[in-house]
Amino acid sequence: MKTLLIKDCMILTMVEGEKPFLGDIWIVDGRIAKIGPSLEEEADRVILAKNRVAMPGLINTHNHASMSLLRAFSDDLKLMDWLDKKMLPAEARMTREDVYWGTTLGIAEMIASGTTAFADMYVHMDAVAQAVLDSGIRASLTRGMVFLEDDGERRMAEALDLIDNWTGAGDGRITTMLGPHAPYTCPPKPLQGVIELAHKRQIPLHIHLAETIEEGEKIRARYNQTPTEYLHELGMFHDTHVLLAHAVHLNESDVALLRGMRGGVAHNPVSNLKLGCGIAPVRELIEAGVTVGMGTDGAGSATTLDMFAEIKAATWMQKLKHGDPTVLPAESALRMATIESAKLLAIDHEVGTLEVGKRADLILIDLDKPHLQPVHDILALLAYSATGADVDTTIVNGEILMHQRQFQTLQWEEIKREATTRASRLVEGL
Ligand SMILES: N[C@@H](CCSC[C@H]1O[C@@H](n2cnc3c(=O)[nH]cnc32)[C@H](O)[C@@H]1O)C(=O)O
Ligand SMILES: [Zn+2]
Repeated sequence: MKTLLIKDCMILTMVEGEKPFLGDIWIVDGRIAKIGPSLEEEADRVILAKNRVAMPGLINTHNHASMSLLRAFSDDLKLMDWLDKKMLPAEARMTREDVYWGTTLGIAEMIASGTTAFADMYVHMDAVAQAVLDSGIRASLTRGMVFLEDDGERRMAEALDLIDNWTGAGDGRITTMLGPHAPYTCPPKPLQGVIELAHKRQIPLHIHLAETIEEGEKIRARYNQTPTEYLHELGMFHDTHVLLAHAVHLNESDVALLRGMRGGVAHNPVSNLKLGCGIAPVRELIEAGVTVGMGTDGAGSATTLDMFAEIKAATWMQKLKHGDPTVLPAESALRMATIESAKLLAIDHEVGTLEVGKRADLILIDLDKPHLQPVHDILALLAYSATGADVDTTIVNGEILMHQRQFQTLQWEEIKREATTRASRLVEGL
């Protein structure tokens, strides 16, 4: 039996209706065994957490972690130019080892900013899975599939290899999805094949949707439909859990088509702002009963994987869009980044709130800082003032991945060295 006791922290469980309270958390074999005031249980290790808030780890529902190697290499471009002229040529040079180190760099940033689980869509996914395994973080992994050339079968085979070989690995830390990349890169025939397979084997789907106006125009010209109608007509929303990344350009009837869907939308506000994409109809989606979680997208576009930046951007954008500061209050934004995101990854029975029986995926945030005092309202402080740099400790499955801002499972100097040399090779001459 392995035990960990966290003492004297302000606990924010994110369970609906529960207020923050002072107390302790006892973790046994990776799960929360007790939460409450003055616990006296024996433990192999005790963390004294005075002036710290304990909350569920943040869950990043849309990422391409390996693209951290391409951070700040190409910015201030339109999405399609950025993708076609910069990212795809650099990605064409990426080896399996590059993906391992790029993902590890991304994971290091996530652990350091309080993210305990992420969804990733990329290539060389066995290298991504290995990086997840080695670092101790939790992830939902997807082999992104573009079906514009005639080697779709190889892509499908790789996607299924990932699912067959890695689902459940790392004591259940790794889950998997099928990932057709986007409506504009997946024609009807192969996309329908993926959807049918997902139905048959009950595998969740992860896809980009309606990120830009240009995407809408392309799909209109090809199929005389909106991107959402295109997916809907192919049967994507019938009975499969679907993770939709972005969903910025949805009209009223698109939102209605998503009503009752399984899964939901990964909102990526910083990426959407930076690429000038637009403001997703978050309020309308939530009103239609669609689950909305949060993600960053890859650091190649977003530049940062700090989920606290997403929390702020999400609430600011909705307030601005509706001209109403009461829209998406602090607590709702924090829920989107925790339990709602857990629902999108279909892991909400295990993580997303601090509750007895759940896996111990949690973070400690240091409040002993000028920008986090005085403590009138912890939810408002966390949503509107905290940043990833305020995270002191990150725990996944009961294992400490960062403590007092020191990595416990990762070797930072090695990551930095590998990332720097590999990144400069990838972009040379581009
Ligand atoms: N190129 C792969 C598909 C990889 S999936 C992940 C892809 O998503 C791309 N990507 C990253 N961010 C975005 C975004 O915001 N919108 C659309 N695609 C993106 C990324 O560059 C990467 O190529 C194939 O041959 O099948
Ligand atoms: Zn993306």
